[in-house]
Amino acid sequence: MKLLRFFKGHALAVAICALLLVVQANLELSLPNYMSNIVDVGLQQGGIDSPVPETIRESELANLQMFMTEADANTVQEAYGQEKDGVLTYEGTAEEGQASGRIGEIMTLPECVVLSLEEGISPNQLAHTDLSTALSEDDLAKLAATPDGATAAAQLQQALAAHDGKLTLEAVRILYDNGLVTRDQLISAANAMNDALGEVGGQMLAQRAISFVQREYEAQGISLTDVQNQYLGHMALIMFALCLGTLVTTVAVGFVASRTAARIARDTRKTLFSRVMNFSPTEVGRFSQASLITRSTNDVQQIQMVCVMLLRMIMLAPIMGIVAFIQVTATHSGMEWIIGVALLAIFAVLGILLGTTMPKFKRMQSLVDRLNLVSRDMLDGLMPIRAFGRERYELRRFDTASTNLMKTQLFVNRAMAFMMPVIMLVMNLVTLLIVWVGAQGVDVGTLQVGTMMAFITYTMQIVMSFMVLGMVAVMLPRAQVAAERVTEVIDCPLSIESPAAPEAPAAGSPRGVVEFRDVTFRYPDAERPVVRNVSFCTEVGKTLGIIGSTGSGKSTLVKLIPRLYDATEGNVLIDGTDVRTMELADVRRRIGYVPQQGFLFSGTIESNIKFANEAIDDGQMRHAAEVAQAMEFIEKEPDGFETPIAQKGANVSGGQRQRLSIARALAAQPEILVFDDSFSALDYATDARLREALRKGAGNAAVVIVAQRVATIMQADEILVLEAGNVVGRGTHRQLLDSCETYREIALSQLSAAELGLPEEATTEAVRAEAAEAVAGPASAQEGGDAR
Ligand SMILES: Nc1ncnc2c1ncn2[C@@H]1O[C@H](COP(=O)(O)OP(=O)(O)OP(=O)(O)O)[C@@H](O)[C@H]1O
Repeated sequence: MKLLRFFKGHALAVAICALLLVVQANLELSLPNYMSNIVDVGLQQGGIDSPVPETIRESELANLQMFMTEADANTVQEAYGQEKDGVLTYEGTAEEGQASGRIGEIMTLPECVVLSLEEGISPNQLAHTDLSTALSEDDLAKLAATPDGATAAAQLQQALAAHDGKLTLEAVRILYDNGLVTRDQLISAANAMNDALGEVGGQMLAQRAISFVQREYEAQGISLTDVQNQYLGHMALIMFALCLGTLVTTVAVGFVASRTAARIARDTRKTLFSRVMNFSPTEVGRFSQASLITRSTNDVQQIQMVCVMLLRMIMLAPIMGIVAFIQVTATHSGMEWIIGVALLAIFAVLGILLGTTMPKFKRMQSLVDRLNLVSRDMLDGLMPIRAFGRERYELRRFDTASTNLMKTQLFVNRAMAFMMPVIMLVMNLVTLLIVWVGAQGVDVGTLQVGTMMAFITYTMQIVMSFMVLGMVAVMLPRAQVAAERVTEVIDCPLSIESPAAPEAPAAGSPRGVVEFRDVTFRYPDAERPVVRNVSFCTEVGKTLGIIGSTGSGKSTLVKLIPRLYDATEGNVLIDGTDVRTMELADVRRRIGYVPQQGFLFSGTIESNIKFANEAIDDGQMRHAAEVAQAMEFIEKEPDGFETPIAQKGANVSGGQRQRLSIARALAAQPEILVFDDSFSALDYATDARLREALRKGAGNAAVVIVAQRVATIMQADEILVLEAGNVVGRGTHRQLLDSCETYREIALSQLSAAELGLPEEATTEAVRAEAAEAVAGPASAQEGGDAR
């Protein structure tokens, strides 16, 4: 799954979240147990949770011991330490003292028997036991006949008579003390009573033992209300602490999850951005600028959102489910099958809902993309839309995209709105089923009310966790698409990269030399090359002019110098070294490239000029601005170099933008200056002054000037004339006027024969018309430049 890849490097945070979630689930799921304790122990058992009383009268312990084996009696005796005022205090461990502990198990049955005897047992209940035999007429007669037995027999008869012939503890004591029953006989009688209780015996015994403890406390003068209040208070405290613990862990998980997700988003944006920074125009074109922006904002946000949900909810759901399942099976309620039924019902509901909504969710992503695309198209093209009166058409186009999205969102939201009530219905039906089945258990005494309540809570937890999982599953496909879109950019292979072992021009080689060796270039996916077999070599400190009609490949040619594209065939060399073998940064450091459309960054004039080289001092900055003929308008600004520049240089004119772009390139003090039609927005006088200043101020840098205007390049040391990607002329202005027909036509379409130093007859109307046709309006390009 593409999403998981984003967690790489965040394993520790994920582990911390998982750990915190386990703690949170355990704390949260302990609450129903305590609630069950409050009901079962606190309310129903008066706050007494164990058959082992904290304190017991010595005489009562002796009564209990009559029904224990000697070994058990000793064990209990040891657990009850020293006697004080006839009362013993329990000193055994808490574990042993529980109902299921060693002491608890020993004491339960004797306590029940003693309690029953204290209330009086009908001898019928003891039929066929050793105790009933001991009470037979014969035995009593035998007892009365012995010298010491007369008194005992009399006491026994009195005791029986006082309780309507029922057997009481007092009577059993007399029998036991006078040897009429042995300990073994009493134990077997007790076991017989236990067996008679049958299936519900366990629960009954436990409750009777608790009643015994209550009676014992009362006999000792301990207030039962105090015992109950103490227990309830204790439980309340524990529950409060658990709630607090849950709160703390929930906040901690939220904190770690949000932090991790935010970091993941930040790292992803960083990786994305640095990848895009290395993209050549080919890769940018492949994704489109709009899509790259959406991918690094919206898509990353989607990933961040799902990461938080993964760490908080999706991971919590199975943990909750498992812990609740363990807890629920520990209740031994016999209703575990209901959970299976509940889950089946939830799966059915989720299956139907997700089956219908999931495809729509996936479609939603592409509809959002479509809406973005249409909006961007409209906003970018606002001017032509107005100019051509296409507002209605564009509005319809937007409306269609927007309505499609709305319909899908409505469908999904309606389905989701339907989901909650259905799930609630399922949950209520499940609760009803638990109460129905549980009530029967409560009725026969196999289940306590509190346990049933806890079971309901656990079942709801399990169902809820699966439900949350289902609901979150709906969000995953969208995030998955976002993750794929982001990964696509990150994994996109770069068409232009630095070589593994870069070379640098030899130390003694001349600086500022650009050489093209039989270079051919074809745009990716294009059928034909736009530059064909171009060869030239500049000389140190000399100027190369490139001229040609619109679309002849001039800009493409100079883009090969700073490796914005790589030549399809042939080699581009700088200072004698192939640019493909050089470190990319090294190549670009040597070149000051001024693109066709001057681009400025938001900031100030100063920050823009110092963009390529922050180390230059103010004098050098001023010099660059002077050469670029930018000082005249900078000086007019009240803030001078501190004048703010808006995004994309929107607050300066096209010509000013070009001049600042030129100043930026000059400030970098490169070996090679490349001007891609960078003077087009300048008036003739400024153009001339700039070229003059350049000649003096560029030092030893090689200058490559692409131009549409002959005047811009006619002073160049060498001029290349391009036509449909081929070099059709090469030489100085003078040479080309004589030898290159294409150049001659371009020149004559722009300047008079006199300006060109040609005989007057050369400027015929026919030549002018022909030339104007060949060159698609350089004058209009100038206007366009101004408007930019
Ligand atoms: N990114 C691109 N992908 C495909 N083809 C392109 C791309 N950029 C330019 N072209 C094509 O390459 C050819 C040369 O374009 P280029 O921009 O180099 O011409 P140019 O001589 O600089 O024109 P202009 O003077 O109008 O700026 C044109 O036919 C153009 O359609």
